[in-house]
Amino acid sequence: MAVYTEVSEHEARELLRTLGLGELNSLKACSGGIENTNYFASTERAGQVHDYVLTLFERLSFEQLPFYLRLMKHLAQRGILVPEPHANAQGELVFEVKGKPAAVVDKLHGKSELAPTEAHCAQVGATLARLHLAGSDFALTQPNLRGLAWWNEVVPVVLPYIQGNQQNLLQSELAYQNSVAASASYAALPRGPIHADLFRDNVMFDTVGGQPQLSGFFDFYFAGIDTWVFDLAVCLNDWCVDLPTGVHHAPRAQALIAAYSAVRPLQAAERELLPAMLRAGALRFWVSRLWDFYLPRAASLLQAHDPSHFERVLQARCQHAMTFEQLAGQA
Ligand SMILES: Nc1ncnc2c1ncn2[C@@H]1O[C@H](COP(=O)(O)OP(=O)(O)OP(=O)(O)O)[C@@H](O)[C@H]1O
Ligand SMILES: N[C@@H](CCO)C(=O)O
Repeated sequence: MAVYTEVSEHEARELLRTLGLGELNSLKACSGGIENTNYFASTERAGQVHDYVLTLFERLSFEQLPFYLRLMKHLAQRGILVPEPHANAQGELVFEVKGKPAAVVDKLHGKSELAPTEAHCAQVGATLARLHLAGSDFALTQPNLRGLAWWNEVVPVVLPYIQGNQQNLLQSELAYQNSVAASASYAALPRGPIHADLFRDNVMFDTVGGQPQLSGFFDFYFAGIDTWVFDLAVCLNDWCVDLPTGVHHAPRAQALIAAYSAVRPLQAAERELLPAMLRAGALRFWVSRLWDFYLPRAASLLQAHDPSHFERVLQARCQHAMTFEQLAGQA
Protein backbone atom coordinates (compact mmCIF):
# COMPACT_ATOMS: atom_id res chain seq x y z
CA MET A 1 0.00 0.00 0.00
CA ALA A 2 1.37 3.43 -0.88
CA VAL A 3 0.23 6.71 0.61
CA TYR A 4 2.77 9.36 -0.20
CA THR A 5 0.56 12.34 0.70
CA GLU A 6 -2.08 12.39 3.43
CA VAL A 7 -5.41 13.94 2.42
CA SER A 8 -7.80 15.15 5.13
CA GLU A 9 -11.53 14.54 5.04
CA HIS A 10 -12.00 18.30 4.85
CA GLU A 11 -9.88 18.57 1.68
CA ALA A 12 -11.64 15.64 0.03
CA ARG A 13 -15.10 16.98 1.00
CA GLU A 14 -14.34 20.39 -0.52
CA LEU A 15 -13.15 18.91 -3.81
CA LEU A 16 -16.10 16.52 -4.14
CA ARG A 17 -18.51 19.40 -3.43
CA THR A 18 -16.83 21.57 -6.07
CA LEU A 19 -17.34 18.78 -8.60
CA GLY A 20 -21.02 18.42 -7.65
CA LEU A 21 -20.47 14.81 -6.59
CA GLY A 22 -22.31 15.02 -3.26
CA GLU A 23 -21.45 14.97 0.45
CA LEU A 24 -18.51 12.88 1.61
CA ASN A 25 -19.56 9.81 3.62
CA SER A 26 -16.21 8.09 3.99
CA LEU A 27 -12.62 8.42 2.88
CA LYS A 28 -10.25 5.45 2.89
CA ALA A 29 -6.62 5.11 1.74
CA CYS A 30 -6.30 2.39 -0.96
CA SER A 31 -3.85 -0.44 -0.86
CA GLY A 32 -1.88 -1.55 -3.91
CA GLY A 33 -0.04 0.58 -6.43
CA ILE A 34 3.34 2.17 -6.12
CA GLU A 35 3.02 5.31 -8.20
CA ASN A 36 0.27 7.53 -6.80
CA THR A 37 -1.69 8.27 -3.66
CA ASN A 38 -5.20 6.83 -4.00
CA TYR A 39 -8.21 7.19 -1.73
CA PHE A 40 -11.65 5.65 -2.05
CA ALA A 41 -14.28 8.33 -1.43
CA SER A 42 -17.92 7.52 -0.90
CA THR A 43 -20.52 10.27 -1.21
CA GLU A 44 -24.25 10.68 -0.86
CA ARG A 45 -26.16 12.57 -3.53
CA ALA A 46 -29.95 12.67 -3.92
CA GLY A 47 -30.24 9.86 -1.37
CA GLN A 48 -27.87 7.57 -3.26
CA VAL A 49 -24.36 6.41 -2.47
CA HIS A 50 -21.64 6.99 -5.12
CA ASP A 51 -18.11 5.64 -5.06
CA TYR A 52 -15.11 7.50 -6.44
CA VAL A 53 -11.35 7.27 -6.46
CA LEU A 54 -9.39 10.40 -5.51
CA THR A 55 -5.84 10.26 -6.86
CA LEU A 56 -2.95 12.57 -6.01
CA PHE A 57 -0.25 12.32 -8.63
CA GLU A 58 3.21 12.01 -7.16
CA ARG A 59 5.19 11.82 -10.39
CA LEU A 60 3.09 13.37 -13.14
CA SER A 61 2.84 17.11 -13.64
CA PHE A 62 -0.14 19.43 -14.14
CA GLU A 63 0.93 19.69 -17.79
CA GLN A 64 1.07 15.93 -18.42
CA LEU A 65 -2.20 14.97 -16.72
CA PRO A 66 -4.80 16.31 -19.16
CA PHE A 67 -3.59 13.74 -21.71
CA TYR A 68 -4.42 10.80 -19.43
CA LEU A 69 -7.65 12.17 -18.03
CA ARG A 70 -8.98 13.41 -21.40
CA LEU A 71 -8.10 10.00 -22.86
CA MET A 72 -10.07 8.23 -20.12
CA LYS A 73 -13.03 10.54 -20.73
CA HIS A 74 -12.77 10.00 -24.51
CA LEU A 75 -12.75 6.22 -24.07
CA ALA A 76 -15.54 6.21 -21.47
CA GLN A 77 -17.70 8.30 -23.80
CA ARG A 78 -17.17 5.68 -26.52
CA GLY A 79 -18.34 2.86 -24.29
CA ILE A 80 -14.92 1.47 -23.33
CA LEU A 81 -14.99 0.23 -19.74
CA VAL A 82 -12.71 2.73 -17.98
CA PRO A 83 -13.26 5.01 -14.95
CA GLU A 84 -14.74 8.31 -16.09
CA PRO A 85 -12.98 11.40 -14.68
CA HIS A 86 -15.16 14.19 -13.26
CA ALA A 87 -14.94 17.81 -14.38
CA ASN A 88 -15.65 21.05 -12.53
CA ALA A 89 -17.98 23.74 -13.89
CA GLN A 90 -15.18 24.99 -16.15
CA GLY A 91 -14.71 21.54 -17.69
CA GLU A 92 -11.31 21.03 -15.99
CA LEU A 93 -10.30 17.52 -14.92
CA VAL A 94 -7.08 18.28 -13.01
CA PHE A 95 -7.25 19.94 -9.57
CA GLU A 96 -4.78 20.85 -6.83
CA VAL A 97 -4.72 19.09 -3.46
CA LYS A 98 -1.80 19.56 -1.04
CA GLY A 99 0.09 21.29 -3.87
CA LYS A 100 -0.17 18.16 -6.03
CA PRO A 101 -2.25 17.54 -9.13
CA ALA A 102 -5.34 15.49 -8.30
CA ALA A 103 -8.34 13.94 -10.07
CA VAL A 104 -11.58 12.20 -9.15
CA VAL A 105 -12.72 9.24 -11.25
CA ASP A 106 -15.51 6.66 -10.94
CA LYS A 107 -14.72 3.60 -8.85
CA LEU A 108 -15.02 0.39 -10.86
CA HIS A 109 -16.98 -2.58 -9.53
CA GLY A 110 -15.40 -5.92 -8.77
CA LYS A 111 -11.83 -6.93 -8.12
CA SER A 112 -8.66 -7.79 -9.96
CA GLU A 113 -8.14 -11.40 -11.02
CA LEU A 114 -4.61 -12.34 -10.10
CA ALA A 115 -4.96 -15.96 -11.29
CA PRO A 116 -6.57 -15.48 -14.71
CA THR A 117 -7.95 -18.20 -16.94
CA GLU A 118 -8.38 -18.19 -20.72
CA ALA A 119 -11.83 -16.61 -20.19
CA HIS A 120 -10.31 -13.58 -18.43
CA CYS A 121 -7.56 -13.27 -21.03
CA ALA A 122 -10.04 -13.35 -23.91
CA GLN A 123 -12.02 -10.48 -22.38
CA VAL A 124 -8.84 -8.49 -21.84
CA GLY A 125 -7.77 -9.06 -25.46
CA ALA A 126 -11.11 -8.03 -26.94
CA THR A 127 -11.40 -4.93 -24.72
CA LEU A 128 -7.82 -3.90 -25.52
CA ALA A 129 -8.50 -4.05 -29.26
CA ARG A 130 -11.69 -1.99 -28.80
CA LEU A 131 -9.73 0.53 -26.74
CA HIS A 132 -7.14 0.88 -29.52
CA LEU A 133 -9.81 1.48 -32.14
CA ALA A 134 -11.76 3.89 -29.92
CA GLY A 135 -8.59 5.88 -29.25
CA SER A 136 -7.83 6.38 -32.96
CA ASP A 137 -9.56 9.77 -33.11
CA PHE A 138 -8.24 11.07 -29.78
CA ALA A 139 -6.89 14.56 -30.45
CA LEU A 140 -4.18 15.01 -27.80
CA THR A 141 -0.69 13.57 -28.13
CA GLN A 142 1.95 12.66 -25.59
CA PRO A 143 4.67 10.08 -26.11
CA ASN A 144 4.94 6.93 -24.02
CA LEU A 145 7.12 8.43 -21.28
CA ARG A 146 8.38 4.95 -20.38
CA GLY A 147 9.39 4.17 -23.97
CA LEU A 148 12.71 3.73 -25.76
CA ALA A 149 14.07 7.21 -24.93
CA TRP A 150 13.49 6.56 -21.23
CA TRP A 151 15.13 3.11 -21.37
CA ASN A 152 18.19 4.70 -22.97
CA GLU A 153 18.29 7.28 -20.20
CA VAL A 154 17.75 4.92 -17.25
CA VAL A 155 19.78 1.83 -18.23
CA PRO A 156 23.13 3.60 -17.51
CA VAL A 157 21.72 4.75 -14.15
CA VAL A 158 20.78 1.23 -12.96
CA LEU A 159 23.76 -0.64 -14.46
CA PRO A 160 26.12 -0.05 -11.50
CA TYR A 161 23.68 -1.84 -9.17
CA ILE A 162 23.49 -5.16 -11.02
CA GLN A 163 25.77 -8.15 -11.76
CA GLY A 164 27.97 -8.50 -14.84
CA ASN A 165 25.73 -11.08 -16.58
CA GLN A 166 22.68 -8.89 -15.94
CA GLN A 167 24.53 -5.86 -17.30
CA ASN A 168 25.29 -7.80 -20.50
CA LEU A 169 21.66 -8.83 -20.96
CA LEU A 170 20.37 -5.32 -20.27
CA GLN A 171 22.82 -3.63 -22.61
CA SER A 172 22.47 -6.13 -25.45
CA GLU A 173 18.67 -5.97 -25.25
CA LEU A 174 18.72 -2.19 -25.30
CA ALA A 175 20.94 -2.26 -28.40
CA TYR A 176 18.56 -4.77 -30.03
CA GLN A 177 15.53 -2.59 -29.27
CA ASN A 178 17.28 0.51 -30.66
CA SER A 179 17.90 -1.42 -33.90
CA VAL A 180 14.29 -2.67 -34.06
CA ALA A 181 13.01 0.88 -33.56
CA ALA A 182 15.10 2.05 -36.52
CA SER A 183 13.68 -0.62 -38.88
CA ALA A 184 11.18 -0.16 -41.72
CA SER A 185 8.82 -2.74 -40.17
CA TYR A 186 8.72 -0.75 -36.95
CA ALA A 187 7.92 2.45 -38.84
CA ALA A 188 5.00 0.61 -40.47
CA LEU A 189 3.35 -0.34 -37.16
CA PRO A 190 -0.04 1.24 -36.47
CA ARG A 191 -0.01 3.42 -33.38
CA GLY A 192 -2.21 5.58 -31.19
CA PRO A 193 -3.03 5.97 -27.52
CA ILE A 194 -2.06 2.83 -25.58
CA HIS A 195 -2.56 1.89 -21.92
CA ALA A 196 1.05 0.62 -21.68
CA ASP A 197 0.67 -0.93 -18.19
CA LEU A 198 -2.28 -3.30 -18.52
CA PHE A 199 -1.28 -5.83 -15.88
CA ARG A 200 -3.60 -8.13 -13.92
CA ASP A 201 -3.80 -5.54 -11.14
CA ASN A 202 -5.03 -2.82 -13.51
CA VAL A 203 -8.20 -4.63 -14.65
CA MET A 204 -11.37 -5.31 -12.66
CA PHE A 205 -13.80 -8.20 -13.08
CA ASP A 206 -17.31 -8.61 -11.69
CA THR A 207 -19.00 -11.98 -11.35
CA VAL A 208 -22.22 -12.16 -13.37
CA GLY A 209 -24.25 -15.37 -13.34
CA GLY A 210 -21.24 -17.16 -11.85
CA GLN A 211 -19.01 -16.04 -14.75
CA PRO A 212 -16.26 -13.43 -14.77
CA GLN A 213 -17.18 -10.23 -16.58
CA LEU A 214 -14.60 -7.53 -17.19
CA SER A 215 -15.78 -4.33 -15.50
CA GLY A 216 -12.96 -2.00 -16.50
CA PHE A 217 -9.35 -1.10 -17.21
CA PHE A 218 -7.83 1.50 -14.90
CA ASP A 219 -4.53 3.20 -13.96
CA PHE A 220 -3.98 4.97 -17.29
CA TYR A 221 -1.09 7.02 -15.94
CA PHE A 222 1.54 5.35 -18.09
CA ALA A 223 -0.56 5.74 -21.25
CA GLY A 224 0.96 7.43 -24.27
CA ILE A 225 1.11 7.35 -28.02
CA ASP A 226 2.97 4.21 -29.02
CA THR A 227 2.49 1.11 -31.14
CA TRP A 228 -0.62 -0.97 -30.52
CA VAL A 229 1.41 -4.17 -30.72
CA PHE A 230 3.63 -3.00 -27.85
CA ASP A 231 0.49 -2.67 -25.71
CA LEU A 232 -0.57 -6.19 -26.72
CA ALA A 233 2.92 -7.46 -25.81
CA VAL A 234 2.80 -5.82 -22.35
CA CYS A 235 -0.50 -7.65 -21.72
CA LEU A 236 0.81 -11.00 -22.95
CA ASN A 237 3.88 -10.65 -20.71
CA ASP A 238 1.71 -10.35 -17.63
CA TRP A 239 -1.60 -12.16 -18.27
CA CYS A 240 -0.05 -15.05 -20.16
CA VAL A 241 3.12 -15.74 -18.19
CA ASP A 242 3.56 -18.02 -15.20
CA LEU A 243 4.53 -15.59 -12.44
CA PRO A 244 6.91 -17.83 -10.42
CA THR A 245 8.97 -18.86 -13.47
CA GLY A 246 8.38 -16.20 -16.13
CA VAL A 247 7.46 -18.95 -18.60
CA HIS A 248 4.96 -18.28 -21.41
CA HIS A 249 1.48 -19.81 -20.92
CA ALA A 250 0.37 -20.88 -24.40
CA PRO A 251 -3.41 -21.45 -23.88
CA ARG A 252 -3.92 -18.06 -22.21
CA ALA A 253 -1.80 -16.31 -24.87
CA GLN A 254 -3.76 -17.96 -27.67
CA ALA A 255 -7.05 -16.90 -26.05
CA LEU A 256 -5.88 -13.30 -25.63
CA ILE A 257 -4.49 -13.02 -29.19
CA ALA A 258 -7.54 -14.67 -30.77
CA ALA A 259 -9.95 -12.32 -28.97
CA TYR A 260 -7.85 -9.25 -29.82
CA SER A 261 -7.58 -10.30 -33.47
CA ALA A 262 -11.32 -10.96 -33.73
CA VAL A 263 -11.87 -7.24 -33.04
CA ARG A 264 -8.80 -5.90 -34.86
CA PRO A 265 -6.75 -8.33 -36.98
CA LEU A 266 -3.01 -7.70 -36.72
CA GLN A 267 -1.23 -6.24 -39.74
CA ALA A 268 1.79 -7.98 -41.33
CA ALA A 269 4.35 -5.72 -39.60
CA GLU A 270 2.67 -6.34 -36.25
CA ARG A 271 2.76 -10.10 -36.73
CA GLU A 272 6.46 -9.85 -37.68
CA LEU A 273 7.40 -7.68 -34.69
CA LEU A 274 5.26 -9.20 -31.93
CA PRO A 275 8.22 -11.38 -30.75
CA ALA A 276 10.49 -8.29 -30.60
CA MET A 277 7.79 -6.33 -28.76
CA LEU A 278 7.46 -9.12 -26.18
CA ARG A 279 11.15 -8.56 -25.47
CA ALA A 280 10.61 -4.78 -25.44
CA GLY A 281 7.76 -5.16 -22.93
CA ALA A 282 9.92 -7.30 -20.66
CA LEU A 283 12.81 -4.82 -20.92
CA ARG A 284 10.54 -1.86 -20.11
CA PHE A 285 9.37 -3.35 -16.81
CA TRP A 286 12.74 -4.81 -15.87
CA VAL A 287 14.23 -1.32 -16.24
CA SER A 288 11.44 0.44 -14.33
CA ARG A 289 11.52 -2.13 -11.54
CA LEU A 290 15.31 -1.83 -11.24
CA TRP A 291 14.90 1.92 -11.11
CA ASP A 292 12.16 1.74 -8.43
CA PHE A 293 14.13 -0.85 -6.46
CA TYR A 294 17.55 0.82 -6.41
CA LEU A 295 16.49 4.47 -6.59
CA PRO A 296 13.24 4.57 -4.55
CA ARG A 297 11.43 7.77 -3.71
CA ALA A 298 10.45 8.61 -0.15
CA ALA A 299 7.11 7.02 0.72
CA SER A 300 5.36 6.30 3.97
CA LEU A 301 4.36 2.83 2.76
CA LEU A 302 6.05 1.44 -0.32
CA GLN A 303 6.44 -2.03 -1.77
CA ALA A 304 8.70 -2.15 -4.83
CA HIS A 305 7.98 -4.92 -7.36
CA ASP A 306 10.53 -7.67 -7.86
CA PRO A 307 12.86 -6.71 -10.78
CA SER A 308 14.19 -10.25 -11.27
CA HIS A 309 10.78 -11.43 -12.54
CA PHE A 310 11.13 -9.38 -15.73
CA GLU A 311 14.75 -10.43 -16.09
CA ARG A 312 13.42 -14.02 -16.23
CA VAL A 313 10.64 -13.05 -18.67
CA LEU A 314 13.17 -11.31 -20.93
CA GLN A 315 15.52 -14.30 -20.82
CA ALA A 316 12.65 -16.64 -21.66
CA ARG A 317 11.49 -14.41 -24.55
CA CYS A 318 15.05 -14.34 -25.94
CA GLN A 319 15.84 -18.03 -25.46
CA HIS A 320 12.47 -19.43 -26.56
CA ALA A 321 11.47 -16.91 -29.22
CA MET A 322 8.15 -17.83 -30.84
CA THR A 323 6.76 -16.54 -34.12
CA PHE A 324 3.37 -14.84 -34.24
CA GLU A 325 1.87 -18.05 -35.66
CA GLN A 326 3.30 -20.07 -32.78
CA LEU A 327 2.12 -17.51 -30.21
CA ALA A 328 -1.37 -17.52 -31.76
CA GLY A 329 -1.48 -21.33 -31.93
CA GLN A 330 -1.65 -21.25 -35.73
CA ALA A 331 1.64 -23.04 -36.41
N1 LIG B 1 -11.02 3.51 -10.71
C1 LIG B 1 -10.82 2.57 -9.78
N2 LIG B 1 -11.82 1.76 -9.42
C2 LIG B 1 -11.65 0.83 -8.45
N3 LIG B 1 -10.50 0.66 -7.79
C3 LIG B 1 -9.47 1.43 -8.11
C4 LIG B 1 -9.56 2.41 -9.14
N4 LIG B 1 -8.37 3.06 -9.22
C5 LIG B 1 -7.57 2.48 -8.31
N5 LIG B 1 -8.23 1.51 -7.63
C6 LIG B 1 -7.69 0.68 -6.53
O1 LIG B 1 -6.54 1.28 -5.98
C7 LIG B 1 -5.41 0.43 -6.10
C8 LIG B 1 -4.19 1.24 -6.50
O2 LIG B 1 -4.44 1.92 -7.73
P1 LIG B 1 -3.39 2.04 -8.89
O3 LIG B 1 -2.96 0.67 -9.33
O4 LIG B 1 -3.95 2.95 -9.90
O5 LIG B 1 -2.24 2.77 -8.10
P2 LIG B 1 -0.88 3.27 -8.63
O6 LIG B 1 -0.07 3.71 -7.46
O7 LIG B 1 -1.10 4.28 -9.70
O8 LIG B 1 -0.39 1.91 -9.24
P3 LIG B 1 0.73 1.19 -10.03
O9 LIG B 1 1.79 0.86 -9.08
O10 LIG B 1 -0.02 -0.05 -10.51
O11 LIG B 1 1.12 2.11 -11.11
C9 LIG B 1 -5.80 -0.59 -7.15
O12 LIG B 1 -5.19 -1.81 -6.97
C10 LIG B 1 -7.30 -0.69 -6.98
O13 LIG B 1 -7.61 -1.61 -6.00
N1 LIG C 1 2.87 -2.65 -13.62
C1 LIG C 1 4.12 -2.15 -13.14
C2 LIG C 1 3.98 -1.21 -11.98
C3 LIG C 1 3.81 0.22 -12.41
O1 LIG C 1 2.51 0.45 -12.78
C4 LIG C 1 5.00 -3.31 -12.69
O2 LIG C 1 4.44 -4.37 -12.41
O3 LIG C 1 6.19 -3.14 -12.60
